[in-house]
This record gives sequence, structure tokens and C-alpha cells, in this order.
Amino acid sequence: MTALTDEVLADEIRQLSDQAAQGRILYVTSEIEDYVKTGGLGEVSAALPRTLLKLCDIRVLLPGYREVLARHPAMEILAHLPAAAGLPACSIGRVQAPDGLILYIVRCDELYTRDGTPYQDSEGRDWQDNDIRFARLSLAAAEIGGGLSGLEWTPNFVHLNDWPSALTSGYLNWRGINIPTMLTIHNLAYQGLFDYQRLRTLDIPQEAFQVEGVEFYGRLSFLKAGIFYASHITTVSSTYAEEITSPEFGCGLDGLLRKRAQEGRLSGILNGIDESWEPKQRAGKPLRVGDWASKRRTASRVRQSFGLAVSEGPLFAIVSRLVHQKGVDLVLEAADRLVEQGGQLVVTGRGEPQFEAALKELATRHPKHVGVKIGFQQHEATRMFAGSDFLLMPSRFEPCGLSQMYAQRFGSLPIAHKTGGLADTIEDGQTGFLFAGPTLPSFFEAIKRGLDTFASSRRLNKMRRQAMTRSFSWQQSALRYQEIYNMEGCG
Ligand SMILES: Nc1ncnc2c1ncn2[C@@H]1O[C@H](COP(=O)(O)OP(=O)(O)O[C@H]2O[C@H](CO)[C@@H](O)[C@H](O)[C@H]2O)[C@@H](O)[C@H]1O
Repeated sequence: MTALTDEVLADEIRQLSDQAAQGRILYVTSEIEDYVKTGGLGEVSAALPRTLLKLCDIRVLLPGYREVLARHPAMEILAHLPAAAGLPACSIGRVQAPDGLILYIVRCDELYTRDGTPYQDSEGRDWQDNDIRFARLSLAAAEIGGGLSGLEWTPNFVHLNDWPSALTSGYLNWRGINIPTMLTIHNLAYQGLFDYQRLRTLDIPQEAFQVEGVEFYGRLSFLKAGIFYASHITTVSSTYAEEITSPEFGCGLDGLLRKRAQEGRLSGILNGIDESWEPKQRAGKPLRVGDWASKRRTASRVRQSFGLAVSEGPLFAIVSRLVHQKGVDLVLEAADRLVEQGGQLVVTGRGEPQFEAALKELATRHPKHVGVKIGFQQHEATRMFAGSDFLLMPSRFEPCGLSQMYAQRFGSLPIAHKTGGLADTIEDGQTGFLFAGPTLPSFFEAIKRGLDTFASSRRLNKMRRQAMTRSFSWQQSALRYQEIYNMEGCG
């Protein structure tokens, strides 16, 4: 009996380690929540590789930003990569997160150790040398992928994310390195467009500057290079995967994306949220399904923190990058009526200066009913999900969206435009409210349905229960990624 158990166990371990030996994935990203994030990509990059670790040997590659070096001043350096055209030489460091995830760091201090975000300076201007910065990241990924870096570990699959790493699949192609790649599009609207005269500086062959290559309406597009050369394209929800093949959502790339879809090389895989978003792990006091008194107390703390009046009315929240995509202008238009109807609104995030200014002005006009904090603090955001009754998300397009999932986890019902991942993660009338077409009348009609529901605590609590018990597991998504790694010949 013991022998048999040992045998079965050994077999399982053998199978698992065989799998791990087969799948060696390099996951390339420009942000990760462990060190620096500007939005959803940073959260996905922290969560997905950790879930995939159970299925394969996945390691992350990212630039050596100031925040990374501050935490690892004496990081181990494993390799040096030479300069190429206008791309400076760099080295590859290695750090390991406490939970075991291995991160390779592209060290090139002249490019990455600066104040500001990964993409912009402290005044919100794009870094002038973003093309060099992210071409350097991409070329390092290609060199590691091709086994040219001298690292002791070589991947057999490279997983890219958005335009900052998309050029990797181009470099692999131009250097004749045969390794499958996947590009995940988190947002098609950010394409990494640069002047074509930069080709030489970036070590891109002149012949690649054509429609069947990196050219996009006379400019050089990093994202298009990824879509053109990667073995497989994914995006972060099924609905968005369909939408981006249409002229309305395709940002000029819909023709190529339609072709990839016809070839079976475009898939939608929904993001998940990880276990750390269970309310009992996030809120100071656990928020259990049905513990509405605790939710009310949290709402009072949110009101206090934003300087709002004590109220029994509905509390609406926005936790978002404050950009055109997110429909901030619609919120600005709807806000006066929302306040007239007895609602209060709290907003946090940062983004385009005109939206930040207009929101601050709105708060000045309604000091007891609208509160705005420009900036981002995770604990504040979490408390807003936990305390609010409704989350507003009138995004014009939304590849997946994470905030609406966090909100549901805390019984805050999203009121959202029926598009992309919002359509795939919110059940209209069950866990939130969806409206068709990002216009003020349809947005307000959905808000009205929310207000009607708020008036009936039986209906409100039923919807909260449904929202809180919905599953948004990363496990299922990780299995789908693994399937594509295998399908594309990883290992
Ligand atoms: N100023 C700020 N600084 C730091 N964090 C902030 C922030 N403002 C908001 N956040 C946080 O970042 C997350 C935003 O994620 P979203 O998925 O909603 O949008 P984003 O457009 O960034 O991501 C894109 O990529 C993700 C991941 O694939 C897709 O879900 C999404 O649709 C797509 O637009 C939320 O958790 C929010 O709390």
C-alpha cells in the first residue's frame, strides 16, 4: 500500500516536473505591481505569471527602474548584452520575489533610472527616448529568447505585453531566431508610434518598413510589429477580441487583426483577480456577504476621508485612470443630476490634466457631495470599492477592466458601458447595470435603474450577494494561456 502510494506520488511529481521542463516562458512587461504600476497591466503582470508558475517555468523580464534598484541595490548580474545601433549596452540582473517568482532585470541606468512613470516624466510628458528605452527592452528579450545572452536559462516561448515589448517578435524574426511568441494586447489604443527615421537607430532593417512589417501610415509602429510577427495574439476578453476586428474599435489595425482572427491566431482570454482581493484579506475588518452594517461603516469612513456630508443616500465611486477612454467627460456631464437625485460621488485616479481640473472644479461646486483625490493610493481605492454602493465605469472601450471585478467582490454594483470585458464580467440587472452606447441619456438611464434598486433594500442586497459570490478566477485563464503556449509549440 505504502509502495503504491509512493509510486503514484513519484509519477505525479515526474509528470509535473516534465511539464515544467517543457514550458519555459519569458514573460516580458514594462510594469509590475511589485515595483511600479500605472494601471491594469502592472496588476496582471504580477498576478498571471504567479498563477502560471504552477503549470510551467515562467520568468519575468522588466526594465531596471529606480524602484527596482532601490529595493535590490546589490542585485546579481548574470549577463552583459552589447550595444546595437543606437541602443546602448545593458546587463541582465536577477532577483527573486519572496514567493519564488524569478525576475530578470534589464539594467541600463541611463535609460531606466529616472523620476516619473515608466512612460512619462514627472510633468506628464512622454520620455523623448521611449523608442530607445522599449526597443532596448525588446532586443534584450529577443537575445534571451535566442539563447544569445549567456544566461544559464533559455526560454522556449516568449510572452509579450502591449507596445513596449511588442518589437521583440520583430527582432527575433529579423535575426532568424525561431522561437514562438505571443503578444497580449491590453489596450490597442496605445501603439508606440515613432518617426520612421528612427529605424536605423533602433536597429530595424529598412526592408521591414512596409505594410507587411512595421509601417503604419508612414510611421513606425511597435504594436503593429508585434501583431505582424508574433505567432499568436491574445487580448484580455472575448468581446474585445471581436471588437478590435471592426473599424470602430480597431484603431486602424482591424484589417490585420481580422486576418489573424481568420487564421485562428487571435484569442480573447479574460483577466482574473487574485485571492488577495478577497474582502477578508483587504478590508481592515472582514466584509462578509450579508454584513451590510460593516459596509455602511466603511461608507461613512469614505465620506469622512473625502470631506463629504453624512448621508443615507447612495455613494458612487470612480477608481480609474482619468483619460478619454474611461468616459470621464460623461461622468462630468452626469454629476449635477446625480447630486440632485441625492447621490454622492467620490473619485480617485490621475490622468489627463483637463479631466483632473474639471473634476476638482466639480468638487468645489459640490463640496459636500463630490470628493476628488488626484493621485492613487491602493488602500484608499480598496476602501472605496468596499464602501461605495455603485462604481461608475462608462468607458468608451474597455479591453477587460479590473475595477468592476474588484467592486463586485465588495458588493459595489458597477454601472458600465456594455463593451469589451465590461460586457463579459457584469450581468445586467444581476450583478450590475450595463448600458448600450456611451451617451449621456443611456448612461443616466442605467444610473436611474441603480437608484431605483437602491430604494429597495431587498433588491439591492440580492444584487450585492450575487456580485460578491461571482467567480473571477485566474486559474481558468491561466489554463487557457497554457493551452496556447502548447498549441504554438512551446517545448
Ligand atoms: N493612477 C493610477 N496609478 C496606479 N494604479 C491605478 C491608477 N488609476 C487606477 N489604478 C488602478 O489600476 C487598475 C486599472 O485597471 P483597468 O483594468 O481598469 O484599466 P487600465 O486601463 O489601466 O488597463 C488596461 O489593461 C488592463 C489589464 O489587461 C485591462 O483590464 C484594461 O481594460 C486596459 O484598459 C485598477 O485596479 C485601479 O485601481
